[in-house]
Amino acid sequence: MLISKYSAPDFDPYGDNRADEPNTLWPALVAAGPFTASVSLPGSKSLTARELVLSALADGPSLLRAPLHSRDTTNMVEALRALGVSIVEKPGASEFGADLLITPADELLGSTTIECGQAGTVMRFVPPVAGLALGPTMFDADDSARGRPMGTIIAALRALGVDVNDDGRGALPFTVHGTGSVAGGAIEIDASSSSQFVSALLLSASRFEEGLDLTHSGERLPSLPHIEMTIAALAERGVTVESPAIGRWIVNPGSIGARDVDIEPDLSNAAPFLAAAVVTGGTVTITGWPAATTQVGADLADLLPLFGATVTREGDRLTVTGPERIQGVQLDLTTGGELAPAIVAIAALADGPSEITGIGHIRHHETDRLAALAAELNGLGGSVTELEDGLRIEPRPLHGGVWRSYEDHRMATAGAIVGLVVPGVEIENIATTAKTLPQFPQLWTRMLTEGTAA
Ligand SMILES: O=C(O)C1=C[C@@H](OP(=O)(O)O)[C@@H](O)[C@H](O)C1
Ligand SMILES: C=C(OP(=O)(O)O)C(=O)O
Repeated sequence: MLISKYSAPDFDPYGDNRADEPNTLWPALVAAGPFTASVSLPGSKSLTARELVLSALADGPSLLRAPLHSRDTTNMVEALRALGVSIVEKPGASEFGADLLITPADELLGSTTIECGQAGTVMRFVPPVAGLALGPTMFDADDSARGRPMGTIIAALRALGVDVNDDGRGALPFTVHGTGSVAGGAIEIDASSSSQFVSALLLSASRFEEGLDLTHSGERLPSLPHIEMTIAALAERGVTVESPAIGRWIVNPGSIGARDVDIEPDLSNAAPFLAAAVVTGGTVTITGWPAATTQVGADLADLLPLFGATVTREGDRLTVTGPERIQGVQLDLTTGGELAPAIVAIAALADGPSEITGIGHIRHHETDRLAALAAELNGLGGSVTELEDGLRIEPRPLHGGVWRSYEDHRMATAGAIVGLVVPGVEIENIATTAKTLPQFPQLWTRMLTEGTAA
């Protein structure tokens, strides 16, 4: 497969993507030794984003129970409200915030601006919705997110009959000129830089006049479980996605059912907490682990044993106990690129070398994560080499120092994992974890301070 398009650009890790407050340093907590802790996490970012969009396009009101409340989901809520959707907080049972009652608009209205912040889900999922709205909708994002690939969704909307104004860079900002309806039909896209392009089009597809016959023509397709999550969420609302061939999806025109949904805890955000058990030899339990799920974070139960960890399940509690010595791994993470920062942090603390491949596309996440992980680990004395589509990690004794987070929540949490066993790590801008887990510093501190010594 051709992956040369992912070859490393000249990357200045401290350049454009610098945090707003680069001098705000959070001393990473060091584990005194193995510990035992139990952690409850807020709702899934990916499930909350999909259910918000589907509820906004549905044929009646929907209630989301225990949704995620974070910067990404706030951007999504505000985006949909800007198009005329009513989203009201209702008291619920979650310790992490209110439930959300979503009532679709009689008619979606544009003539507005949508701030995507850093959220890939907002910048990719909402433009097709704006195509269904009457009036222009301008999309913009944080400076650090303005370089994320958007050309595929812009071209797709045009092919579906929607007028989009951009400056030709295939990036934000741009304006979608909605006319109140989208023709739809058969189109071809290249989703090799993000699965979110496929999910975005599928989510709105049944509301297009002719539905959608979508073919992915690129040579690779990352994060397939996220596309399967989209298809499953649609199925729960009565929308069938047929897939007559790999890389082709067909959705007939029709309505999207209203539905009350329980949002599962975010299993990708479980990664740093479970990694804490792996690197300290301790034991961490995540509560509320679903029996069946479409979240790729569930793969942690298969991935962490590769490092030598033990994983057990009792009811809805998943428990990981770290090994005495961490083994290196050879891993293709194409399907779970979102988990890479935590996996790489563990690999840097292993006894032997690791190679993690299939993740060229994570150069287009919140930052170029391959370059950023290599730069930060090497800055602490590590030996990490960038490959075209991954990283080679030769474990070395690491020392303390500043860990830059590049306004990337998962870079910040990767630094926290390393800091558990490397004294003197200081993490820049820990507040960037608010993108998907605003409670990260508190939950991390509680895990370490309330965890009983094992
Ligand atoms: O659809 C989604 O909710 C997501 C899809 C994936 O995107 P990519 O395919 O760009 O990796 C994932 O990494 C991201 O965190 C969330
Ligand atoms: C890649 C990620 O986010 P986004 O949804 O903004 O693409 C992520 O959360 O790791």
